[in-house]
Amino acid sequence: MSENGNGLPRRRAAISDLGEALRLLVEHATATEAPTEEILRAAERIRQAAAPLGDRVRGRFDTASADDLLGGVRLYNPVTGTGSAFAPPLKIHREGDVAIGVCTLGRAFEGPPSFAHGGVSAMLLDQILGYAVTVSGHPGMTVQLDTGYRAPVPLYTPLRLTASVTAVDGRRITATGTITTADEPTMLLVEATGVFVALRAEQAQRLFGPVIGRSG
Ligand SMILES: CCCCCCCCCCCCCC(=O)SCCNC(=O)CCNC(=O)[C@H](O)C(C)(C)COP(=O)(O)OP(=O)(O)OC[C@H]1O[C@@H](n2cnc3c(N)ncnc32)[C@H](O)[C@@H]1OP(=O)(O)O
Repeated sequence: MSENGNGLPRRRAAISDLGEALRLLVEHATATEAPTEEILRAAERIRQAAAPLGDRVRGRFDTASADDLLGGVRLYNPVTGTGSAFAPPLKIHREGDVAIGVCTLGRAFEGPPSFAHGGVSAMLLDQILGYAVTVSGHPGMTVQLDTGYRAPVPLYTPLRLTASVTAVDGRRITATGTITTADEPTMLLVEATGVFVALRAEQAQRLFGPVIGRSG
């Protein structure tokens, strides 16, 4: 399915609207203490609502019609995608050479009680480090991600992430990043160093050939 002209902005807005509804559902479903009967009724209604969406789906190697891979539009990215049920979503922008990210994590991201799961922090950092290396002009895939957890990351608290490239060594790009709360940007909660590797043409073709061949 492809849409252009006025159809594409409308479709993207609709996907983001559905994503927002799904995130509300995930938050409520994770936090709920509703009666058991209400939970059973909700499960049935949700299955009914989901069914028509499954009538036409894309295959593994098909890009979403609303996405623009080369333009960086990925509505279902699990970290930044506004159409994703799982994404916080993290919003990233640039301030000079530094990537800045903001998000707030709800119950679904809980690890230790009332704090974020450590893997979620690593996921957020991988994404923003990847963004920093991409916009620096040296896109690559993560080959190593080292995370240091200095203090627990609180749920329901606006967070601030940073990332910047620190070294480019041939095909290897190193970037570092941090997570703090928005209110206390000097109090480090998590830090990470990521190593990214620019793909050789043969590697890009082997890994992404089926996707590139079908998109656009
Ligand atoms: C406006 C637009 C915005 C867009 C935003 C987009 C944001 C996107 C954000 C996305 C964010 C999410 C991102 C994700 O989630 S990416 C998903 C997670 N990552 C992966 O799945 C990658 C899996 N790895 C591989 O497939 C291979 O390792 C690849 C193909 C990458 C390299 O193949 P290979 O392994 O055969 O290597 P090579 O022979 O080519 O050599 C490569 C060079 O690298 C060195 N090396 C290798 N491993 C390591 C290591 N661990 N530490 C240090 N160095 C390492 C190696 O020694 C060599 O160096 P040198 O000997 O040449 O000096």
